[in-house]
Amino acid sequence: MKKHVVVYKKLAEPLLARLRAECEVTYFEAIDAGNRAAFADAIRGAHGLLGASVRLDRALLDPALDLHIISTISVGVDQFDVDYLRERGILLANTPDVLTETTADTIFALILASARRVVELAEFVKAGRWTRSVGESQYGVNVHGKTIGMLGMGRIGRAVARRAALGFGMQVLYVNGEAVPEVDAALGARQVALDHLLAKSDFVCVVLPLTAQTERMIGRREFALMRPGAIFINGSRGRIVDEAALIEALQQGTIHGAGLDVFEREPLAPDNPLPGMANVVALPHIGSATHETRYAMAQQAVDNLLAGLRGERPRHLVS
Ligand SMILES: NC(=O)C1=CN([C@@H]2O[C@H](COP(=O)(O)OP(=O)(O)OC[C@H]3O[C@@H](n4cnc5c(N)ncnc54)[C@H](O)[C@@H]3O)[C@@H](O)[C@H]2O)C=CC1
Ligand SMILES: O=C(O)C(=O)CO
Repeated sequence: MKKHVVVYKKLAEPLLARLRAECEVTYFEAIDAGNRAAFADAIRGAHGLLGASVRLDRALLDPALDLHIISTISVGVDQFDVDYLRERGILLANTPDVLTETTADTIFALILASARRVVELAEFVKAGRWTRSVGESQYGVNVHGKTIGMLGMGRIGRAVARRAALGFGMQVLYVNGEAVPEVDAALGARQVALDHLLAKSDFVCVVLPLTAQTERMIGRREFALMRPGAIFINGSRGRIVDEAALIEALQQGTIHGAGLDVFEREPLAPDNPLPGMANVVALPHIGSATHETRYAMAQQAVDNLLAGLRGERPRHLVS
């Protein structure tokens, strides 16, 4: 008998066809208030789940007695209670590596756009306001030759650090679970204490996973330790930062600016002041969002799911 799979994200036709060849598929392109009850109902009879961005809590998963594997189309797994899945014997697979370089590109775009005011000045030109040479009030700050402090020196952290050191001649400091000697040797990077990194960096860049340890790791105290000229970049998860403290630091000039791909609440609450601030470049969580990379992630997630359902070990197993 074919295994039952629930897909809860829009999937390219060839990938859906691969799933349908081996499984009975219930397909939701996205989950919203209108289909949430049908989604919950489908999960009850599922052997496998495949999708992204939806928090799958106990209330949804408790009734899924036959569930064997969840394959998320993301590297981040903070939307899952990993201990609960482990207790239940439900496998969790993710999509590392394939999105690393694309996400590092996005983070570097935020670094350059924030420092050189690319979005603000492009809007200025589009609005037809470029009527004479720009003045000092429109100057940016250099990126090349500056110091970047990486919070997280994992896959994406290393890809950002490589761009910074080799492409832009930047000095790299980092805080990580452990020192990474090969990065130190290749890029002249140094692991330092958090407070030292905050005090010495021109760019502070977050690429940590969201965990109980990293949640709200950057708050008022940490912003106060940063340089007044510092630019804060967040490319991983909004909840690693106390967003109210970030807003305050930007409004009071404690730091110079911010480039943000992620927020405490996504999509943004309409009254969130961050996107409207002149010293903020805000993106709608597009770190990995290129055609090539999103397809590769979905393909990897399908591979993981089918391996798990066949009784094999998925290549990218979280737990
Ligand atoms: N904006 C976006 O669209 C994307 C965001 N992400 C986010 O980026 C995160 C990182 O991804 P990868 O680099 O692939 O993960 P990774 O697991 O390779 O790297 C994470 C690094 O953080 C370090 N770390 C973990 N907890 C720490 C702590 N408490 N203190 C210091 N260091 C700590 C680990 O030692 C590790 O080196 C993902 O978990 C995800 O949340 C990932 C892809 C796209
Ligand atoms: O993979 C992730 O964790 C993302 O945030 C989106 O690619």
